[in-house]
Amino acid sequence: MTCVVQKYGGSSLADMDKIKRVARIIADVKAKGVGVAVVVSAMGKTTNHLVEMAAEVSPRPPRREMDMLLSTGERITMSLLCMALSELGAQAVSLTGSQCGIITNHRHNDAQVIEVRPFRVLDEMAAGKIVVVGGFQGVSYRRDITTLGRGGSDTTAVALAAAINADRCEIYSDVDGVYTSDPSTVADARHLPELSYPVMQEMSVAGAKVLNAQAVQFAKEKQIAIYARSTFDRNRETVVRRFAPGEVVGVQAVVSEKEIVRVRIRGSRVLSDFNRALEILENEQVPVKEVHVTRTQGSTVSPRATFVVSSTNIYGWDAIQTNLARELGASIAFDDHLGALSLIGEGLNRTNVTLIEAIELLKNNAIEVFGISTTSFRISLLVPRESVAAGVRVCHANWILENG
Ligand SMILES: Nc1ncnc2c1ncn2[C@@H]1O[C@H](COP(=O)(O)OP(=O)(O)O)[C@@H](O)[C@H]1O
Ligand SMILES: N[C@@H](CC(=O)OP(=O)(O)O)C(=O)O
Repeated sequence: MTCVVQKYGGSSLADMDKIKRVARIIADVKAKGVGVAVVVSAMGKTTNHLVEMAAEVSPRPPRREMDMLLSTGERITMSLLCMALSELGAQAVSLTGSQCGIITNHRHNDAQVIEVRPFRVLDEMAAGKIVVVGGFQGVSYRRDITTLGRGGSDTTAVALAAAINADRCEIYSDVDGVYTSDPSTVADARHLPELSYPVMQEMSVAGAKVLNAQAVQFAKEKQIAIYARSTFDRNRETVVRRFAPGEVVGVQAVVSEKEIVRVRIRGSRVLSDFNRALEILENEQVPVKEVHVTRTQGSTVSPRATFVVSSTNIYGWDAIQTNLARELGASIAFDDHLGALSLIGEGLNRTNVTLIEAIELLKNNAIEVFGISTTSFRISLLVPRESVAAGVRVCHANWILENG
């Protein structure tokens, strides 16, 4: 029997009417004799509302309790969807992440899936039921409820598809696939029918929330093709899958992240201060990126360390920043007015041409650059937060629209 995992995001399940429409779609698939496991996210903006509720109670909520709170959003959707399926005469059962055997590490709010033990899911499917799984959540080996980071239901879907050996993993949202830039800010963004794992992964890491970065990483490891589609408009899709390493294709997408904080550490004790900052952040389970430590032999230039934090989804970030400032005193400084825009493409940095052009282009458009970092698939530029959207548009117009 063919078996699919379908994931429906919060935008597809935002109200009761949409839940009923999704139930009809799933029941039709099942009626064709296909085994279906469905992963759901919390309805609409529910997770955001839960985060706001927590912030009203505590500026620095305990991470374990955040997970307990946030995991409830998906429980609401999964039970309502099963009720709607049952109204249609379909047999369905809802299961939490822990009931599905989604085992994670103990990193609350940003847990990694370590293993999936899908026995219950397989039993229910073998009994002919549609299994509806609460996405974005698991259980740690210490038996605490964990969540997989914002957008983490995509990861649940891919991990489950691998564990039950599904024929397809389909991710449904309000867009009909992946575009060259976020279509909600770049009106003329172009649809991409297919993408390689590394390009998609760089896009997700750099802020394209249409697919979650951990989900793409998982899909790459397990060689699962992801079909990104729109729930209510089925004309197009994007397939993310393995491709033979290709030739240089230049800029394929322009993505952005609105809230970046750059942390700078200076002074004679730079390495120990840097270590101390990392310890504090690790204690709070805050990941850091783009680490640079510079010491020049025999020079009078003072050594420095810098790194960046994507602060958007770190609950209680302001309190953490205040604590860092208190612990490290004058040797630490924060640039907290920045965002990042990133050019993504295979072989992008095999020459320096794109980087040179990017610096020129932003300068000509009066957008100041405060930092640059590269990988073989990406050029990221730190720019003022208020210039991110304009920067994305000029880069998209220059590389994607001009080059056809
Ligand atoms: N490059 C991109 N291509 C398509 N969508 C993108 C891209 N970057 C960001 N997005 C945004 O991702 C959204 C879909 O993801 P998400 O909000 O997680 O949906 P859902 O809540 O349904 O899971 C789109 O509405 C779109 O604004
Ligand atoms: N509800 C969670 C998990 C998730 O995956 O959501 P969505 O699929 O709607 O992006 C979140 O808002 O982050």
